[in-house]
Amino acid sequence: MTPPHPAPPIPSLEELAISARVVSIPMRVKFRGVLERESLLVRGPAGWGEFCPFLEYDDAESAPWLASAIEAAWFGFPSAVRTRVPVNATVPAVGPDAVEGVLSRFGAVGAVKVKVAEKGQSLADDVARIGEVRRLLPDADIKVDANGGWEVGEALVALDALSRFDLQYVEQPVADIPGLRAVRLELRRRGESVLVAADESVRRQEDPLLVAREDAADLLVIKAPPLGGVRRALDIIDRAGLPAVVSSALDTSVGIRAGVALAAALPDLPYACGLATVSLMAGDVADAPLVAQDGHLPVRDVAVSEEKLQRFAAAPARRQWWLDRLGRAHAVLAGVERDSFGRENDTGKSHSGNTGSTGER
Ligand SMILES: O=C(O)CCC(=O)C1=CC=C[C@@H](O)[C@@H]1C(=O)O
Ligand SMILES: [Mg+2]
Repeated sequence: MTPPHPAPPIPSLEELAISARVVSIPMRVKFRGVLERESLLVRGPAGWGEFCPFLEYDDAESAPWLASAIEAAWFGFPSAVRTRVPVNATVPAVGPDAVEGVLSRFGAVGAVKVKVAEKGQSLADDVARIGEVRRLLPDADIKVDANGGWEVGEALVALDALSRFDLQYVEQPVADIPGLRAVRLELRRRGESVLVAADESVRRQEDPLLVAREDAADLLVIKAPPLGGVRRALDIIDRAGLPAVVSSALDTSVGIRAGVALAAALPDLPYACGLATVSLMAGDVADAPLVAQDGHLPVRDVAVSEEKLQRFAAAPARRQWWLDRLGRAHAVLAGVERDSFGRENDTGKSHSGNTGSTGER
């Protein structure tokens, strides 16, 4: 196990705000209730970074997303050990008749992640959706993501019904860590091969390592932004000692670049990553978006297009909302700096803080 990376300094709010661009990009299909994805992009000496916590997240939970954007734009990424990253297609909770259209956006892929347990839908809806994926892609690895939508008993019933589709893993079948552990142990007892992955139990948890310590998951789904960036995510994966699947935060190609950097830096990458989600969006900020080619994303930088930034520019009121949020998240990061190191709050001074220890999210 390696020690945590030293926390780099953070730029001042003025340095961040001067380059800030806010975009609003329509989704091709509703995903996690989102129809328009809003995001704030900043430009620093190392390139662009993306700050896009979901709208309902509070300032404490948003702060690591800013640390991640600062890492990308001011410090860049660790070295890559591979030149491309295998990715899955992602199928939202659509009806079976819409599955083929969604899959066609991703090109040829060897793995598919399917959303299940959507509010207002039934297990029969999940069976129909996954059945259609299996019919179209008989040899693909299929994984499902319940976003904590089941109780333990419901998860076991559902996974029994879905076992005919030979699932690779189930992501966050239930909401809490004791529940994850219970589902995992019962699946093992039954001799089921489907693995249990933790997502929200890592990224929305005070202690992202608790799920691993509790033996509650076989693998971790890791998103760089909520964990404070690529370096901090690498530390968490290292300390957890579990295989990791890197997944998107439904970001533009700028944020996806950070996910690709994380996946590219991992010594082991046994599963396809959930990083192909730009294909779920009806636009992007890059002329050459990071979308799947033959089931992979290339490990490369992203050139942001001024024309696209203008085309997808958010309305003035939304831009102001994001700038206000940027200021509040920056204040949280500066506060973390003071708490961790006992120094003065340096908010507003240049390159004076750090982006570490954002565990409260
Ligand atoms: O993992 C994937 O295939 C795509 C990314 C994805 O599913 C998600 C991105 C952002 C927010 C989440 O609701 C969702 C997830 O739960 O993993
Ligand atoms: Mg998930």
